[in-house]
Amino acid sequence: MATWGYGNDNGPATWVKSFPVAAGTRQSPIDIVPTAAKCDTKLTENPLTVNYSPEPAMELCNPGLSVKANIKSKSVIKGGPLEGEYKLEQFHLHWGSADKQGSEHTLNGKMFPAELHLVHYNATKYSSFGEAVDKPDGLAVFGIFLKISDKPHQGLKSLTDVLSEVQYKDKSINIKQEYNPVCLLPDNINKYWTYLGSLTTPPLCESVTWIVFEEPIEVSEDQMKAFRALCCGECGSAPIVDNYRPPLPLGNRQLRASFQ
Ligand SMILES: Cc1ccc(O)c(S)c1
Ligand SMILES: [Zn+2]
Repeated sequence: MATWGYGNDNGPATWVKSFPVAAGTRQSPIDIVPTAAKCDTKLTENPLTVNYSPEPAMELCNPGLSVKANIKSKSVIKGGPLEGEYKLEQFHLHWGSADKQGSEHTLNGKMFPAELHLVHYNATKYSSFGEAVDKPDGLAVFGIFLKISDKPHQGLKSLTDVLSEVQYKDKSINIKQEYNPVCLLPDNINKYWTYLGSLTTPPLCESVTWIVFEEPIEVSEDQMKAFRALCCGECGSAPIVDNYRPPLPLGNRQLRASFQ
């Protein structure tokens, strides 16, 4: 079976052939239209709570179509739209070949240069990510927009400074001691949109409660160049760029906002 990707003959428009759920009714990403969101006070009555811990030795790897950090420590979230406690499993990013594109969710049709995904699974109901990944209440993913500024993002710098060591597919390294993923979150995590969706890559399971923060994090152009220097395969292979799925229809879903 041809492997899925983001090229002309294996990109998002072709995924439905091997993954029919791509044509489902709770697919991600979506275009976020703030005026169409319903402010839901239930989201603030039980505020979203993040309890992340430092990673003694965080593994950073290049699986070929993104860059991913695997989490071992107990980092959990609860509250907001979530019932139960969700445990951080991994985080990764999607980015463009240029600053005008790269994010998966869009805001009033606008793309950001990149989007960071922190993937959590429902540890109250399921014993592993693998068990939770295809359940309707299995996953919760933080979507964080990246925007360009003249200063590098200090939290991401620990990663972007060593991306050259995972330039090629299947390379992995351990990041400095005690990396706490909380450094990746925007200052204000009380303003977000939430809706029921899916993974944005195959198998596209409709198992994700999305939490997309209104406040972007700021990264430098050099940090974006470091992501764009990652390769899909071995030395000489194409760069990993434009690894984003375009938005899908919201359909009958309700987009809720935690703020006015
Ligand atoms: C579990 C998972 C893997 C890859 C992804 O892009 C997302 S969004 C989620
Ligand atoms: Zn993702």
